[in-house]
Amino acid sequence: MQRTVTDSFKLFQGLKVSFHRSTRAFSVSPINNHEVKVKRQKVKPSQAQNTKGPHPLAILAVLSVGVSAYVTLVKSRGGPGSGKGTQCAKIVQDFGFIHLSAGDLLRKEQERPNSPDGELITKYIKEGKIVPMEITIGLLEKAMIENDSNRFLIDGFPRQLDQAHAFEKEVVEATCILFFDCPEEVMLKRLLKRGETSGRSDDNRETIKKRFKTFIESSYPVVEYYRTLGKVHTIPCTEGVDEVYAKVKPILNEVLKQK
Ligand SMILES: Nc1ncnc2c1ncn2[C@@H]1O[C@H](COP(=O)(O)OP(=O)(O)O)[C@@H](O)[C@H]1O
Ligand SMILES: O=c1ccn([C@@H]2O[C@H](COP(=O)(O)OP(=O)(O)O)[C@@H](O)[C@H]2O)c(=O)[nH]1
Repeated sequence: MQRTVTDSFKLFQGLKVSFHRSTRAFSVSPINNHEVKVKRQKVKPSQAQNTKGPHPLAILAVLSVGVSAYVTLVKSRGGPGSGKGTQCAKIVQDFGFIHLSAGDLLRKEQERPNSPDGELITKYIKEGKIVPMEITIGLLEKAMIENDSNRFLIDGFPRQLDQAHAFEKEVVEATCILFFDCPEEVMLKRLLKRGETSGRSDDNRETIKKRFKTFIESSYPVVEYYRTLGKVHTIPCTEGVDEVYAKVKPILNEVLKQK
C-alpha cells in the first residue's frame, strides 16, 4: 500500500487538520483511531524552522503519518531481566519499529554533561526507584519527535499508573502491551549474569531486590490497567530467546494486520 506523506495535528476531539506535502494543501478529516496521535508538541517555532520540511507542521509527520502501530512494553512480575530488551531487538529486525528504551534514555541523560537531571537519575536508578515521570516522558517524547517513524516500540515504560495516564493523555496511546511474564528467580539469575559485564549500577543483588519490589508495588498495576482495556498480550519467557520470540512474532503479525 502506497502511503501519502501527510503531516497532521489534532484540531478538536475526533478531528484533525492535515498538511499534504506533495500538494502543499491543508485538509480537515476525522481522526483514524489507528494513527499515532501526538497530543502535545513541545518543539518551539524557532526550533521548528531549523528542521526539515516546508512548514513547522512537518515535525508532526514524524508521529502522525498514515497507518501506524505503537507498541509499548511493560515488564513481568518482578520485571527487570525478563528479556524484554532482547526481544525488542528481534522485533525491530522483523517489523521495523523504532525501539525506545526508557531506561536507556535515562542512562544516556545521566551521562550527558550539564544535564540538570543527571544526579537525580543516578540516585533513583541506584535505588531501583522510578524517576519522576516528567523527566522520562520528556525524554521519550523528544526521542519520538527525532525519529521519523510511525511505529514505536516503547520498552520498560510506563512503570507506574500515573505515568501511563499522563503519557496516553499528553503524548500517544498504546496500541498494545507485550507483557513478558517471568519468575523472579529466573530474572535474578539473568540479571546477575548480565551484571558481570553490563557495568550498570543497578545490576547487583541489593538493587535487583529493590527493583523487583518497585515492580510489584508500582509497575504491575499498569499491566492490570491495560488488561482492563484488552490491550495486554502475556508472553511466558522462561525458555530460550528464540522460543520466546516464536510467541511474540504471531502476536505482532496479528496486531499489525488489524491496523
Ligand atoms: N530467553 C532468554 N533466555 C536466557 N537469557 C536471556 C533470555 N532473554 C534475555 N536473556 C539474557 O538475560 C539478561 C536480561 O535480558 P534483557 O533483555 O536485558 O532484560 P530486560 O530488558 O527485561 O531487563 C541479558 O543478559 C540477556 O542476554
Ligand atoms: O520509565 C522508566 C524506566 C526506567 N526507570 C529507571 O531505570 C531503571 C532501569 O530500567 P530498565 O528498563 O533499563 O532496566 P530493567 O529494570 O528492565 O532491567 C529502573 O529500575 C528505574 O530506576 C525509570 O525510572 N522509569
